[in-house]
Amino acid sequence: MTQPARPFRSVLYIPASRERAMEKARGLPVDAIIFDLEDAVAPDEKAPGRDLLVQVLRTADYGQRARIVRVNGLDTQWGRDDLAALAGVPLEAVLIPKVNRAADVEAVAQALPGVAIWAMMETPLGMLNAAEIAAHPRLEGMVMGTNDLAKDLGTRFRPDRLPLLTGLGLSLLAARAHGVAIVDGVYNAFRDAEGLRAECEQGRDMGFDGKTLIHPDQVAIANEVFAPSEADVALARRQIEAFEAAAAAGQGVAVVDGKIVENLHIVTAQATLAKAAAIAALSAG
Ligand SMILES: CC(C)(COP(=O)(O)OP(=O)(O)OC[C@H]1O[C@@H](n2cnc3c(N)ncnc32)[C@H](O)[C@@H]1OP(=O)(O)O)[C@@H](O)C(=O)NCCC(=O)NCCSC(=O)C[C@H](O)C(=O)O
Ligand SMILES: [Mg+2]
Repeated sequence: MTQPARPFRSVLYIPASRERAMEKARGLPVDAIIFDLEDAVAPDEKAPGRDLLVQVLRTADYGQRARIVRVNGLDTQWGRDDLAALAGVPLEAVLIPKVNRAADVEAVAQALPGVAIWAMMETPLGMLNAAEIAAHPRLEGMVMGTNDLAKDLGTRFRPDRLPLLTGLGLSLLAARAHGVAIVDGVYNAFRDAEGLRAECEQGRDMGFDGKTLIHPDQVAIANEVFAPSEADVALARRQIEAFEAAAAAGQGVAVVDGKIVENLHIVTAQATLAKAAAIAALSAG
């Protein structure tokens, strides 16, 4: 299992047309921001929103928060202008909506050289082609678009997300197989903290790195659920200590809390400590 070096527990969408929200995000404890030029921006606001975003990215300090820009698709009237406007602008990645196949990633890679690419995973074809999308050499992250996926599949909302689990799982498998980050979809009922927490727990259990969010009130829950808990960190340390002691005694297996610990568990334990350290460094910075 390869996991990204930097945390992506909380990834907040902000419509690029909302200047106040972009300003507010500079003080929010989010790991990453998706500045949206796509679905959250009305057609009449696309061009002014793009101009505003470029100015904001050139001048505003977002600290250690990763800056990701979701552009319009190249099959729309705005996509090429979005990419042209972003050339040379400080950002960590460009996010392509509705990616169906690796060729969609390649088209953006050619239009915007030298910038990391993330893919929205939100179409049935994208689910079926998740592995080839994740394998593209410029791809560094995937974002689940569960609203679009639900629309295309004709599913009804269920708290357990049963109809979406195949797509979530396929995308997760692809991301892990190719060592790219993957972030879960949004929880639309942004005043429902209990429902958000349950969906974050489900995403964390599945293996997602974090959750995409639409409102500042959702940030604290995602940060908590997708961070290793104190108990996780303590267990990881005890596993490493026990395994090192077993190895020194010439044994390949240790026992902690009545469960075996082998070298593969040590990989997970080390990843837990590395993630906790990366989060601590982010908080300190
Ligand atoms: C959902 C909202 C429209 C609600 O906005 P609003 O009514 O202004 O909320 P509040 O009054 O509670 O706001 C309180 C303060 O928080 C700031 N704020 C609000 N939202 C954000 C945000 N996203 N980032 C930063 N700051 C935010 C307000 O400015 C207020 O600040 P202050 O003035 O200091 O009091 C709104 O939250 C919103 O627009 N959210 C983002 C929606 C969005 O981006 N949607 C697109 C992404 S989802 C998607 O497309 C998923 C995918 O593609 C799929 O298919 O699933
Ligand atoms: Mg979408």
